[in-house]
Amino acid sequence: MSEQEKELKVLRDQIDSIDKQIHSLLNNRARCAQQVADVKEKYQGNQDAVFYRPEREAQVLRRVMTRNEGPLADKEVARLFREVMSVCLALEKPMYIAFLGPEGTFTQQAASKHFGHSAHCIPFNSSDEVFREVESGGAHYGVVPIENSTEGMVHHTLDLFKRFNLKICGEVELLIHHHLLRAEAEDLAGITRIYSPQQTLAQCRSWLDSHFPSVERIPVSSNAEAARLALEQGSSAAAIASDLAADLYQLNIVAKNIDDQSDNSTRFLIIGDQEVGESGQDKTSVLISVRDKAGALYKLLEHFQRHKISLTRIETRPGQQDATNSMFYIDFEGHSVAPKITRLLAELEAESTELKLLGSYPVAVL
Ligand SMILES: O=C(O)C(=O)C[C@]1(C(=O)O)C=C[C@@H](O)C=C1
Repeated sequence: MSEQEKELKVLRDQIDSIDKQIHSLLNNRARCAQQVADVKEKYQGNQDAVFYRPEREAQVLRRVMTRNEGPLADKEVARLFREVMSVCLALEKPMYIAFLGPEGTFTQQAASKHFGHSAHCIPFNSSDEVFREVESGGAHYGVVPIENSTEGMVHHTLDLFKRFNLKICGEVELLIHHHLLRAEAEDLAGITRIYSPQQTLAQCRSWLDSHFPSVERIPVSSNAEAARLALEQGSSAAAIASDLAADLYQLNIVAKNIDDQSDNSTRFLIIGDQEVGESGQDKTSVLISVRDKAGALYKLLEHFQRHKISLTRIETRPGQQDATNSMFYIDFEGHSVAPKITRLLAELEAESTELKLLGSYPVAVL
């Protein structure tokens, strides 16, 4: 045995021994999770037991990141624990998650990032269908996009909260990296058509203007659909889509990270019919309708200022009942069970013609 082989053997023996301990600890943890499931069923009943607890998961992940001493990066260890909890939850109860499809969309990536890879993620053609599937109990939770850092709010998703009585149970932030994908070729030559959703084309406008000023840009319903078309049409077509789409449709990445802004991110919401407990770092979302009169929004915001509650997002929507009403979607820091927020909500309700509490949920950890 060479000197190198000897040194490697010592280290690999250590790794084998550590793996054995990790393995045994993982199964111990899984057994605990099974017992947690038994306790939930004992006290809540077989049908009503709530297995997925976003507030607890957020606390576990935050603790992992706080105590981490490296050399693994905080986000990397949290990602591993995310997967550990995903397999433990699957052992308690297999989770079915509806997402805005088709396969290969950023929403699928967000669903896996949030629930880990042991959840069964099922694509649906529209956000309406995702909401319907969750409301009917066909899926436990749903994942839909709500806002993009360059393009703003996804108004259609906001409007669905008016129609459906579902709660927001969580949020996911995803850094969006767009690539140019094509079948058969590995360079940029010979492309005559580029497929992508309108939003993505807008997010990559400068790059497209400088590299493909006169190539036709064709808007389609999703990044995954763009990838499917690029595969179907061969080397004259290209798609702008994600790594996941490149993998799924077996396309070549011919230009990487073509977004005009390198910190382009999208926020997604987890929807369900569950009220989520406090995690210690939470957000609350509401829809508020008020009569249109001078200073109406100012009066609403005054309550936030008095209670020193920070807004994280405010968006105006057309009124629901008639043209004399305005509707606002507001996200703010804090949980609805905290006394300060309970008081704020009562005051807002008195001030409005309608207040819909969409839910309180943990601030995204990963
Ligand atoms: O603490 C619980 O309620 C559990 O079910 C355990 C556990 C975990 O693996 O830590 C699994 C699933 C829940 O979503 C939260 C945490």
